[in-house]
Amino acid sequence: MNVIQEIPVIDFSLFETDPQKCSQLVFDAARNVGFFYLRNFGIPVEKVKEIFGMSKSFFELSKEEKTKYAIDVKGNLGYSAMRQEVADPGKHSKGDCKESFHIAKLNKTNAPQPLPDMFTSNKNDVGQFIAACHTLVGKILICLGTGLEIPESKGGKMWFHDRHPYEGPSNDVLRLLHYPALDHANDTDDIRIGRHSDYGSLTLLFQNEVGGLEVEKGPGGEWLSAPVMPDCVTVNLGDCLEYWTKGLLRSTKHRVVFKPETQTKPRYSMAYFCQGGPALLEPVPSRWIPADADVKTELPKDNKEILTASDHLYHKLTTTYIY
Ligand SMILES: O=C(O)CCC(=O)C(=O)O
Ligand SMILES: [Fe+2]
Repeated sequence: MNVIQEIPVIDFSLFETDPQKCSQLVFDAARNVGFFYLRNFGIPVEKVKEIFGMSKSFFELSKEEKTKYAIDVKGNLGYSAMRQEVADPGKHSKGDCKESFHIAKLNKTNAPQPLPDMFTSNKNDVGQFIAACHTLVGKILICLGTGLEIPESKGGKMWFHDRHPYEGPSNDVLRLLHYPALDHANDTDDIRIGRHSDYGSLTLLFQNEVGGLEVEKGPGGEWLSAPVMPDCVTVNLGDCLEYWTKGLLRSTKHRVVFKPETQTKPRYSMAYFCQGGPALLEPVPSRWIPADADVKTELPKDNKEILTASDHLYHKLTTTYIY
């Protein structure tokens, strides 16, 4: 596994103008880094700002009010309080210095969870934003299917895309994140979110002004900063893509740390998690992945209970949340 030196920036307007080149760039980034930035990704910046505005109003509510929407493990929807999630239990057992709110896809007439005012009065905008995130993720999945040269008879470039239908039991969530300021962060105990890989297929991460995200460079455990890039969305691969490709594509570990220049500022970010739901975690039919490849992942290979993307998600959720 090569050591990561930099996070590529890809102009995603190439998806329309030169899809082959676009797929090559996305595929290379997915194999070599597991993280990349996209420019011109098709979601207007004002739309992203609007959702950040709603997020800020939600986190300004009293703790009591927010707790009315408390997350439950089965649904993976709702509010999770400061230190309730422990992304890296081995190193930061006190939990992450963050709070979050998970929203499932919704539309004008239907929301599958109780939601406070700032979201119900803007159902259309939130629903459209989630749908736009899903469309973008679908295009990235087509790039990966193209890069892997999956035979047409086995599903071709649509192999991943078709395992992530928008309509259907996907477990996708939009996660709003708030990392409050902390005046005296202690390096060893306090972390905004501990070292982890994401559990699903792809994550779109919208970062807003305050940085701190870091990406693990390789087995040596060194960290590379993934700064806020204006007008870009950060994309990273989750465990399921690593599993489907027997470790060819990277589900890179990352974390968000306190830095002297950012710890006194609150950080807001949003992650759209695209998850495979009932899709089986079987190897993808591609000449890039030899049948006898070693599975270089931390997924429990011998755990016969983890057969689908959704099984893996719930296994991780039950080990990283305090309910
Ligand atoms: O806030 C961030 O930049 C990272 C969030 C993250 O890694 C996650 O929610 O899985
Ligand atoms: Fe993450």
